[in-house]
Amino acid sequence: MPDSQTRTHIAIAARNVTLSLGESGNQTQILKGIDLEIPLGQSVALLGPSGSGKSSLMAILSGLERATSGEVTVAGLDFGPMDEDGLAKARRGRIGIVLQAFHLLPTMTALENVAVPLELAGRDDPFGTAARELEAVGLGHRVTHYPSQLSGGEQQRVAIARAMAPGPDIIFADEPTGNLDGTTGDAIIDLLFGRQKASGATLLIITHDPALATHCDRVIEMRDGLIIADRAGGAA
Ligand SMILES: Nc1ncnc2c1ncn2[C@@H]1O[C@H](COP(=O)(O)OP(=O)(O)OP(=O)(O)O)[C@@H](O)[C@H]1O
Repeated sequence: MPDSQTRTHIAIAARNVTLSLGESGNQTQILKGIDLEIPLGQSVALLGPSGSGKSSLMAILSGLERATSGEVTVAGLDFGPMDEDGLAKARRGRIGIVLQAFHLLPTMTALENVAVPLELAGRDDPFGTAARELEAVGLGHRVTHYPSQLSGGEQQRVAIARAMAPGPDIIFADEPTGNLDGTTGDAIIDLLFGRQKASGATLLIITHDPALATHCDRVIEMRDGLIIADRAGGAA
């Protein structure tokens, strides 16, 4: 396949990405040269011990943090020349993020938590879209509830609905079941993969759970700021 054609099939590309943090003279190199290509629609589990750099890499690939050096292209956009505003605009609608702590706004109902970002992005019918997304995650009967009135699993369903509602090309999930019990966590994983398959989005999911690899097309393992293994997962 010609290079230009191949490239259109790549959702995430990182070339020799490094990240150093701390004061100058006392810097820690967190990422030591990451090379990675993830095709559109692929589901990838990112494994590795605590402190190996998983969250830092995800922060860079999702445009929340800038790399110290290297090239990052996500959803066809070169993050290199972008400032923070540019990155925020690049994320909008293209990238969905689901974190361990659900980060719902406590003063807004489930419906508003999903609809308001759509409204701010100027989407048509934000409340109708939000209602359909909440229905899709099994929360059609909880739309007027506030986060404090929802269980942890329900809050994470709202967070998934919020991430999916704009129809993102890429979903990043950082230990999305970390705060949930096993059964609830399994249901959330099934839901996340179900929504990902239905939308055809690319999914990068950080986990400590090797069993999750059975759901993924690909498993990438990090250690000490580097990728040390890259293999097919159970769903490949
Ligand atoms: N602002 C910072 N300044 C200096 N070091 C930092 C900073 N943020 C993170 N680190 C260090 O970077 C390393 C990688 O952290 P990161 O959170 O990416 O790892 P992780 O693999 O996601 O870990 P965990 O599984 O525990 O979440 C850790 O050693 C951490 O202490």
